[in-house]
Amino acid sequence: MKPQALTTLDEALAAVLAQALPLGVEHVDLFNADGRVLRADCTSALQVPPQDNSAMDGYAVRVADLPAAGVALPVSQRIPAGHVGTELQPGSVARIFTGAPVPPGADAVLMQEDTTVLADGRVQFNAMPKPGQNIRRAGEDIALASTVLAAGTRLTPAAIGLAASIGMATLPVGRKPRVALFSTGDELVLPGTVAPQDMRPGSIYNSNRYFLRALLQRLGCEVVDGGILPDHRAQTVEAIHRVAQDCDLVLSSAGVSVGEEDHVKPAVEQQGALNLWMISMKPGKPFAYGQVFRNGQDASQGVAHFMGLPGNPVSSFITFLLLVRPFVLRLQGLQDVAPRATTVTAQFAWPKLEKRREFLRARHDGQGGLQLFGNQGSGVLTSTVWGDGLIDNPPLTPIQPGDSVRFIPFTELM
Ligand SMILES: Nc1nc2c(c(=O)[nH]1)N[C@H]1C(S)=C(S)[C@@H](COP(=O)(O)OP(=O)(O)OC[C@H]3O[C@@H](n4cnc5c(N)ncnc54)[C@H](O)[C@@H]3O)O[C@H]1N2
Ligand code: MOO
Repeated sequence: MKPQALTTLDEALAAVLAQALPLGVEHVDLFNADGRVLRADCTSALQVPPQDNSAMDGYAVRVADLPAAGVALPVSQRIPAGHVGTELQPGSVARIFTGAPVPPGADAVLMQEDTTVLADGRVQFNAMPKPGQNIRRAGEDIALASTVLAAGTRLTPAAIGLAASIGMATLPVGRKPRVALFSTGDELVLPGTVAPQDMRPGSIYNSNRYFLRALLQRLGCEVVDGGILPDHRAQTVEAIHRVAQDCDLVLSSAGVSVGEEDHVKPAVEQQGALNLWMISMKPGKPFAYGQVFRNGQDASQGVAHFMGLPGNPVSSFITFLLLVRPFVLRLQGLQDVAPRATTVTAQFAWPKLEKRREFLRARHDGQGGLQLFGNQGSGVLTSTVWGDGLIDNPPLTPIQPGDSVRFIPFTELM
């Protein structure tokens, strides 16, 4: 068999992103917005805070009325949060609570711990306030008409709080991609159907289906679980044709390498096109991208995207994080899909010269360095739980203790 020329990961990523045209927009309430991609700028119709308000429980004062510590003044009004006071009479102070609007005329708030309430009801000030002290200024958080969240960003809990703070009840977000998820392989057994002690020789539990589904759901996708693809060409064609009608992406794991048992790639080619196969990365070489024609003939009636992940669990996991994740986020409208990497010091040796760009499972050692998981085999799923991210090691680059390496934390990839 002729060796296949490998595509670089950067080329592959650019190629799949070029196909990821953003899906439509829907409106969700804030309770359902976490992790979704905002599709229009979120602009404030008010300033936050709306008025100057007190940062402390204490007394609103005119600084000029307190030339020295020890002065005592009468209390002319009381302003709880949610109420508005009146112009502060010179020579008096206002009892005020955290968050309450500062009355006109007052130019500082003194916290109550720095005061003594005298028997006659006046308040003695044991410290001298500075102008502006303990006043939170109107608009200091958000100016009127400013954009607080930009279109094309992914909503976090903090972003949802910010949207609520300017009175938004719903937000426009990218529609959830509908993803059909398949596994292939006669050896696969679903957990719960056969007890570990009863597993036939040669059979293994299907792990890919579970982490792929969890990852897709985390990334805002609606998963249509297609189960295990039949080991039969015509049935595979039929199963893919069926889900392609109303799914945006058909995602399968295994059966994309060079083996003869493999029906997935030919089944896609029979009713679509395979645009990409074999990436210069380790693990994950046999990743495939293509399109399934909805009418089985051509793109005139629309297409579903196809991504085929390698069967080895770690290969499947890593190709998902580096290729599927950015793709499904871009479908939702996310602009910046690149994970943020850091530079960390390796505390291990990796002398191997590997031709492919390698993604090694590693974790922080708590002292600014990185440790490597001992077994980097693409079937060793333990490495993905032990590790807290991936070292992105360029081709033909040995690593010595003390070398700086590029590290992508898993938190950037989910
Ligand atoms: N002659 C060659 N053989 C292989 C090559 C190659 O270039 N030439 N590439 C290797 C690489 S790299 C990978 S990765 C694998 C990928 O193979 P497939 O995607 O065709 O997957 P399978 O062969 O069906 O399975 C590989 C491995 O993964 C296990 N597996 C599959 N599905 C699951 C699942 N859902 N849950 C858990 N484990 C799963 C399967 O039992 C196999 O052990 O090919 C190499 N071979
Ligand atoms: O790419 Mo395979 O994923 O090296 O094991």
